[in-house]
Amino acid sequence: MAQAAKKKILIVDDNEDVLWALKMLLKRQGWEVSTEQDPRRIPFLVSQHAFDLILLDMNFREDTTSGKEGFEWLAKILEIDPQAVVIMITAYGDVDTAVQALKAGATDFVLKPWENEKLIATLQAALKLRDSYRKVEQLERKNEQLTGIINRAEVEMLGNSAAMQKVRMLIDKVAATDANVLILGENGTGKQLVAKMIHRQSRRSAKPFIGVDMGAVSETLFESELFGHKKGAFTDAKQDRIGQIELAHGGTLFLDEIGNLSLALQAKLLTVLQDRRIRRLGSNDWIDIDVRLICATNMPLHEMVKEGTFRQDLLYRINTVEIYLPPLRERIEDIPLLAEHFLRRFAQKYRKEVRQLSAEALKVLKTYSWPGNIRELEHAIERAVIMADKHTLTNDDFAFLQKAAPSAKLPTDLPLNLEELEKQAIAQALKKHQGNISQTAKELGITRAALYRRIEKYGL
Ligand SMILES: Nc1ncnc2c1ncn2[C@@H]1O[C@H](COP(=O)(O)OP(=O)(O)OP(=O)(O)O)[C@@H](O)[C@H]1O
Repeated sequence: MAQAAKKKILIVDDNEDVLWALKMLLKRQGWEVSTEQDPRRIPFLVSQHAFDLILLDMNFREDTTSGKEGFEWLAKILEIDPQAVVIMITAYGDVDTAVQALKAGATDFVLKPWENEKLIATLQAALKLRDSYRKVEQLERKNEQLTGIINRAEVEMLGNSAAMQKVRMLIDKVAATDANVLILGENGTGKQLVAKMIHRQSRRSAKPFIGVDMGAVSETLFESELFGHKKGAFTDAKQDRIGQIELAHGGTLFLDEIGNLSLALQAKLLTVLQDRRIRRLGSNDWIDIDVRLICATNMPLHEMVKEGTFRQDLLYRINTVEIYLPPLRERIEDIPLLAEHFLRRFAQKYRKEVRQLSAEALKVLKTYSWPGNIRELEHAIERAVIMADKHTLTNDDFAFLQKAAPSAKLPTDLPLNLEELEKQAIAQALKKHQGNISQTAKELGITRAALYRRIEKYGL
C-alpha cells in the first residue's frame, strides 16, 4: 500500500524560540513543518503551498493582547483557502479572544504555554477534520459525475402524436425556469419520465433528482423520511439521517402520488414549501432548502379540492404549470413507435431473434384499451418477446391481452364489443360496491381517476 503523504504544517509566530520549540515537537510526529516569523508572508505561503494545518499566533507585537492582528490574518487565510484548518495560539487567560476566533472560522486554539501532549492531540483532531473535509469534497465531485452519467443514460421520450408534441413543448418551456410543475395522468403514462426530462434539461441537471413516492411513505415516518432526523430523535433513530428534501438541495424534488397524502401531511408539506427551510427531527437548527418541485398524481386533484380531501392552497403552490399526459388509448398513433422500440430493447436484452410485429399484431395493440398505459404495453411486449419462437410477433402472441379483459368472468350472452363489456363491468362493480368509488376502482384494477373518466364517458 502506498504510504500516506506527510502532513504539511505551517507555524506563524514572531517569537523565534516558540517557533523553534514547536518545530522540534511537531517534526517528531513525522510531520513536515515550515515556520514563518513575518505574518505578511502568509498570503504568499498559503497560495503557493497546500498546508494541511496552520498554527497561527493571535498577537504578533509584544505590546498587543487584543488579537486583532491574528483575526486579520485568519480572515486572509480563509479568503485564500476557505477549507483551511487554522489553530490559533493564544496567551493563557485570554480564552474570550480564542472563542471569538472560533466564531471567525478558526478550527481550534491552544494556550501558551502549552502542554506537549495536549497540543499534539489538538492538532491530530484538526488534521482528522481536514481529512473528512477532503472526503466530503471528493464525494461531492464523484456524486456530480455520477448524476451526470445517470441523467445522460436515461431513456428517451417517444411519441409524435399531437398530445406528445404539446407535452414536449411544455417541457422545453418549463425546464428553463424554476416553476413548480404538476404532472397529471393515469398510471404508467410516463409522469416520472417527464419529471426526469424536465430535470435533465434544467440548469439543475448536475445536481440530484430525488424522487419520493408519497403513497409509500407512512404517516409516522413522513417527517423523518422527508426532513431527516438526529440520532436519538426517536427510538429507532440510531444515527443522524439526512432527509430526502435536503438530499435534493440544489436539484429537483419529485413527489410522486401527491394525491395520496393525508390532510395532516398536506399541511406539513405546505409549511415547508412556503418557508423553504426544514428542521431535522430532534434538531433546533433550520436548514435552507433550494429545490425545484415537481409533483405527480393519477388522482383528480381539482375534484378532490372541491370534495375537501386536498388543500386548495397546496394545489396552488404546486401547480404553477400543469402538464397532462393523456392515456395511451387516446393517442393510439404512438403505439407502433413505442411497441417497436420496446421490441428492439427486449429482443436485445433476452438475446432473441425477434425483429418485428405483424400487421395483425399491431391492430390488436391499437384496439386494446391499455388501462396500465405505456407500462402495460412495455410489459406486454416483454412477455411476448420472452415467449416468442419466430422472427415476427403475431396477434397470437398477444392473446393474453384479451384474456386479461374483465369479460372473462361475465356471462357469455354479452356482446363481444370491448367498450360495451367495459361499460357493463363497471356498472356491475359500482352496483356491487354501492357506488363506492375507491372500492369499485380497486375491484376493477384501475385508479380512481381512470374510473371517474369512464363513468363520465359511459354516462353511468
Ligand atoms: N413517451 C415514452 N416513451 C418511451 N417510454 C415511455 C414513455 N412514457 C413512459 N415510458 C415508459 O413507461 C414506463 C412507465 O412510465 P413512468 O414510470 O414514467 O409512468 P408514471 O406515469 O410515472 O407511472 P405511475 O403513475 O405508475 O407512477 C417507464 O418504463 C417509462 O420509461
